[in-house]
Amino acid sequence: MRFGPMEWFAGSTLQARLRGLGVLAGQVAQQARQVADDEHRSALDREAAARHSIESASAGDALIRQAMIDAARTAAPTIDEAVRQLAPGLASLAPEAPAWRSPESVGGRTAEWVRVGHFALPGERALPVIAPLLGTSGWSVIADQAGSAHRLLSSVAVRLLAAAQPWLVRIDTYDPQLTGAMGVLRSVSSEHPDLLPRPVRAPADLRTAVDGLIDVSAARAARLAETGFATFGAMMAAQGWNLDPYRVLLILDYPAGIDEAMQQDLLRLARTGAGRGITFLVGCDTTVTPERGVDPYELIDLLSPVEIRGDAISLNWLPDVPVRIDADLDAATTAGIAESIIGLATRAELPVAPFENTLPGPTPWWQPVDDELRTVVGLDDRDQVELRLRTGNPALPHVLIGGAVGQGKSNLLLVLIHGLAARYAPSDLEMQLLDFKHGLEFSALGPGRDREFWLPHARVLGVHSDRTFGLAVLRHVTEEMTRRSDQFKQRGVTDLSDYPPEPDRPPRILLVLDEFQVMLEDDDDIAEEAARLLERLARLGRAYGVHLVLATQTLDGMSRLATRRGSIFGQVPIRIALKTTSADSQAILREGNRAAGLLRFRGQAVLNQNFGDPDDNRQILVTFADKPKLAELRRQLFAKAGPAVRPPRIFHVGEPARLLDLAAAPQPAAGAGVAAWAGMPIAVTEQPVTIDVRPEPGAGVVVLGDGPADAWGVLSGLAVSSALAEAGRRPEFVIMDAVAGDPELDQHRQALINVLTGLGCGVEVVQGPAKIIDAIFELRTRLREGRVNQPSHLLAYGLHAVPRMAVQLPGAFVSPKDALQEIVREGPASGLITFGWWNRLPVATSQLSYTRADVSAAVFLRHPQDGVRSVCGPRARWGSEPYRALVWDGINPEPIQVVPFAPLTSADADHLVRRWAAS
Ligand SMILES: Nc1ncnc2c1ncn2[C@@H]1O[C@H](COP(=O)(O)OP(=O)(O)OP(=O)(O)O)[C@@H](O)[C@H]1O
Repeated sequence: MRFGPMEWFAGSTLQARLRGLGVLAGQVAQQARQVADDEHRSALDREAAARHSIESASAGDALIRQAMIDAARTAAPTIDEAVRQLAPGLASLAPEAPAWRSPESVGGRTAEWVRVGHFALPGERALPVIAPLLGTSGWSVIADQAGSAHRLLSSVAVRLLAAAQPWLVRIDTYDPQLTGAMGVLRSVSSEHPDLLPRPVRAPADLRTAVDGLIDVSAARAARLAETGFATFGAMMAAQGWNLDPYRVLLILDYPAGIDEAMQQDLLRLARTGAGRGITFLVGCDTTVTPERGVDPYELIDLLSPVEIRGDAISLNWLPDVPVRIDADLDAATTAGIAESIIGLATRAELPVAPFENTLPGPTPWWQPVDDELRTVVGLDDRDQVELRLRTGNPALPHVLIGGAVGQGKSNLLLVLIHGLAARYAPSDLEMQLLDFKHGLEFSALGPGRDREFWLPHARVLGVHSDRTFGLAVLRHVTEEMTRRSDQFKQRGVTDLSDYPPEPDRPPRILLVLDEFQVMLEDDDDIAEEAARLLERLARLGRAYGVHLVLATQTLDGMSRLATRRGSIFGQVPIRIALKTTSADSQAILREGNRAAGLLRFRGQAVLNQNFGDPDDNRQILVTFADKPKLAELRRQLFAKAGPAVRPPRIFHVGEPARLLDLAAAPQPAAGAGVAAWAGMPIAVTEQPVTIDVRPEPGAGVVVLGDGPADAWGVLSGLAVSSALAEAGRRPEFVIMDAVAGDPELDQHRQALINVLTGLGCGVEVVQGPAKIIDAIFELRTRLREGRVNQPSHLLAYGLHAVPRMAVQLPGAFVSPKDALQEIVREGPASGLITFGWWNRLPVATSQLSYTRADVSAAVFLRHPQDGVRSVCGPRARWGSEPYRALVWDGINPEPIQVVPFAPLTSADADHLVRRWAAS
């Protein structure tokens, strides 16, 4: 045992002090030289002056004292400068300095050197004494009074945290004797336990902390070997941004509570800590009897000794310099500093790594695809990090991305999508992009009102998709896989990467499902089929060039997924986890891999390309994609793709379909008749759902349910498609509008009239109940007399608003509804087809005596389910969602859900007429 009297305190002579001052100036200047080369020369000059003063002093105390004062004065600027370089700001300022009360002083720069105390001669300004700490194995502090070591250690901890940029120093404390020495920073521990964990008291808790540090040490050793940096500090300095803090282990009252096994681990850490950014601060208690097998000096000898006696401190790197202990920081000041540390840590963000800096220049855009798709997604501590989507050897086909709300998932998806789009041509890579929750991010990728360009690779854009559409996309891609399987057989290849780069080689498909778990959430048929298809795509997609990107905010508590985890995620080797909970870190990476739970910043991620094996974790900073710059990139890619590039099929759960988006002309039905557009299917196709309208009994369509504007939308689809299909025969339309007078609805009607007349149709408009009744009789007369044009259409809008439809005319045994029924029933044989809207089935039934023989097709808007069932059958389900309609044509066994067309506006009408008149 070497604890005992500290003989090196036995009084210093003035000469020794003078010598020490020279050493101090020399050593500090030496360190400063490494930091600031331009200070080198002047530091040397001042040092030489100091030495000269010392050497020229002749014997005699007074002279020596004077020499020493001169030396201190001369050396002071050197020391000040060196201190500014090595331990700037709060790392070295005296406790009385006003900067301690200014929040701006906190977080200036992470300092490897820290103030230990000060040095002063009588009547002279005190000089700070600093010593290297971070980047060394650390200090052992031995004091003659119990409290001194604690006070010094706690002030060093405050200085470290206060000077450091947020999150770049973390201090773990072991306080086995419950001294509460770190109590001054308790509020920091409460708010940010990852920055300053609460001091632990039990050996088991120290064990957890030490195990964590051993992992950190091993990971850093591997990283240093990989990057070639000599030390953690050099690596930090070179990378310009940082994800990993210096780690400090503060042990109070050592060796209390340290057993032999712990001691061995501490020794291992201390031996290697200096280069790996792991530092010890050990306060020794010489009254503690070490446990068996523990020799405290084994650890102490690995650290720099700091000895305190009374108010004097001695450091063995500054022998003979009489360092004095500083006054304590007052409690109010420390509390203010703690608040500032908390505020800074809470607001901390990483620097931004711009996405555009990782793009290839435009010349090599669209490289040929060989056996993989590659793009940069971020930076690690040294390099750009590429994501590689490979079909084989090693197979890295699919990606799972997770991260809590607001941690940068959408940004990462945009980086991935645009990075690939800049590198591969649309003929080699097409994208199907679905977002089940937010929508907005992907909507920018399609064409817009003021945006005549889109991402040329996007074939499908599910903007705020719903589960039914998601399922349709999964089916579509699965069918494409089957088609490719036949094609591959004919070509004698088994894998897309073996397919020769010829024009018939199919493109790779990137299928991005953001918030994919939404599809699997409910316990219903959609979830069941979606899970089955996802499993199949994950398993077989690779060979056919299908790459799944599954993104999610949380998988926690997804019971359906629990049973499918292995079969889906077992095929997804690439995992990227942004900051999230420990539970989700494990759900995304792998059971036991909590690394993403320890991430601190938005944009920071764990990239793992080996099914989440913790040994393959790689911390990255995801590049940040600025939205306007992405739009500009899309504009350029669109221009490069040329005029042939088709717009993507866009699906939006919160929007109706638009007649404007329909590029395709209607296909005439087999034989005579028209395939009238009833709405857009919830499927990956640009062809609308049609109702076969032939000039025979039962032709005609009733639109039923609430929504006067929606009704104009559906009637417009039916009318416009009929007009287009019959354009050569100049069809005529009679529009009876019983609810005219609402400006908005009138605008929709007028827009429809504009389109119909623009297409060369005759249009007659009747408004108001009284005129409508007259017009009904008039039309019946024309029908009976064979005077209706062939083809003709009655658009009956809102006849539920016409009173007295059942009242017989005076002197005649006929009511308006009888006449209407005759038109609807007998009209088709003479080429007069009725498309009409009633707000409820019972009114329509009472006016039309609606039977299947009279009108075979119905389109339901918002309508009670019992009415729907009475038409479509008892098993029909109808939830009356916005922007959904249910089409029943009596031919398909099941009614079909569609997205109805929006009613027309005058701007739409001009566009449509221009487009169709030209074709
Ligand atoms: N890699 C990054 N670098 C810098 N800032 C980023 C990065 N990623 C995201 N951000 C910032 O974080 C904010 C949230 O990002 P983003 O919208 O991508 O998160 P998210 O996880 O998709 O959020 P949520 O899904 O909850 O809407 C963005 O406004 C962006 O400014």
